[in-house]
Amino acid sequence: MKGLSILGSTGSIGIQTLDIVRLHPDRFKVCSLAAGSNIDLLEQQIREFHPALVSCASPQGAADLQKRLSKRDPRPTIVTNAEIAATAEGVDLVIGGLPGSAGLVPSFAAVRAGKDIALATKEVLVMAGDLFMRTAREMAVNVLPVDSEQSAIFQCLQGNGESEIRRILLTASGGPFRDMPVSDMAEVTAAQALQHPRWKMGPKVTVDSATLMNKGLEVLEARWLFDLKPSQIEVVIHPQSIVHSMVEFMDGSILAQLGATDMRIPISYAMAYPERIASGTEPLSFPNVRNLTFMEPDMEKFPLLKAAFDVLEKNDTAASIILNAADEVAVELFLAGKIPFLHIHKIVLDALDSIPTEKTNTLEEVMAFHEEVVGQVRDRCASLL
Ligand SMILES: NC(=O)C1=CN([C@@H]2O[C@H](COP(=O)(O)OP(=O)(O)OC[C@H]3O[C@@H](n4cnc5c(N)ncnc54)[C@H](OP(=O)(O)O)[C@@H]3O)[C@@H](O)[C@H]2O)C=CC1
Ligand SMILES: CC(=O)[C@@H](O)[C@H](O)COP(=O)(O)O
Ligand SMILES: [Mn+2]
Repeated sequence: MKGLSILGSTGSIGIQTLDIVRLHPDRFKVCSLAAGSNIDLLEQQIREFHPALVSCASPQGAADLQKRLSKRDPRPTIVTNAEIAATAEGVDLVIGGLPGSAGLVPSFAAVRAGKDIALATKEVLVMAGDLFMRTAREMAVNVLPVDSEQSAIFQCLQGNGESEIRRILLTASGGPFRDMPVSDMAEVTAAQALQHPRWKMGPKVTVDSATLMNKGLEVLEARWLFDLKPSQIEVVIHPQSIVHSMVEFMDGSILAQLGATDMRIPISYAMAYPERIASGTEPLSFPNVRNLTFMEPDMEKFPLLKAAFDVLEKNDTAASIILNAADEVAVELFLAGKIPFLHIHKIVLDALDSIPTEKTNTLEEVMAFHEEVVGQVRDRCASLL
């Protein structure tokens, strides 16, 4: 039995992880869950999976949950700190499904406590990839990628070393505005940006897919996960999202991982690694897929992808933190209807141009610089609103 801690259990990654647990009750035991404010769903999950410990984001949520579970025996311990969930007794594998910077400290807590981690939260590697991977190596824990592209690369690498890689090709759907003229993009609404053509995901990553920032974050994520040089990372637009990414080796062979557009495949792979288990997905019908097409990304129309490659070239952690923090603020403002879509580009590029970088050697320094950038970007945005 593998003991799981699921961080972000009420979100897209968390819900799909629990789908896999439901399929394999003999393999996985849910030890702890961490969620935000969706207390209705968290309560249902507690009643079905019986974790010994749960965390939610606020004291009010915790009090509400206490009341709802008052007649339950045994009752889970209820806390308001995802780090406690990540390090709970009996946990062998942490599923990192918190969004953005909210996932940073709990993911570090997991690896520092010697837990393997199945990591969906790409922002952890963008903000502190060097430190995170070093800590994981020191603690001898596995970092198993959940993000579909990184899982594809990880799967292609089984049996081959990172030193044999010539380059990786990260595939990108192109998002909902792939073929839209940039002049029309000025008018797009949050509802339009939230209509991803291929994947159903949480709001932040869906908007990031629409700006191609998601692929930019994945470029930086891959750099740290697989210890790559900038010249070894390429992005290719692949609208069908069937080829989840590819690795070209020294000898010119290219391996690709293909599959249905369904996150239960990479999630189940990370959960059972190095074995493969049923994920509940239907077999892929190639006659229905018909075409697999590939094209170059348009870096002028999607300048945040170009910005991420520039940050990669700089090899400066602080610049990665600025990119990520400015994007978090900009996406939040866009989703709240406070700025138009193209202002996301403007805000991130302006932050990269104008905020001075700082040394960030420790987790505390990373968090402090992130907060500093968030504050500065919010102040700058106040004059835009
Ligand atoms: N969804 C996907 O298919 C993919 C996601 N990823 C990555 O995985 C991560 C999660 O994405 P996704 O599942 O889509 O996100 P969702 O928005 O769907 O879910 C987020 C989860 O985190 C919880 N949460 C949010 N903020 C906090 C907080 N401050 N404290 C505690 N809990 C919090 C939410 O709780 P509640 O709802 O209860 O408030 C929810 O359970 C992101 O980094 C994303 O980039 C990567 C590849 C694919
Ligand atoms: C499912 C997943 O891994 C997402 O990160 C996905 O890649 C988003 O699609 P885009 O290719 O449009 O960014
Ligand atoms: Mn992805």
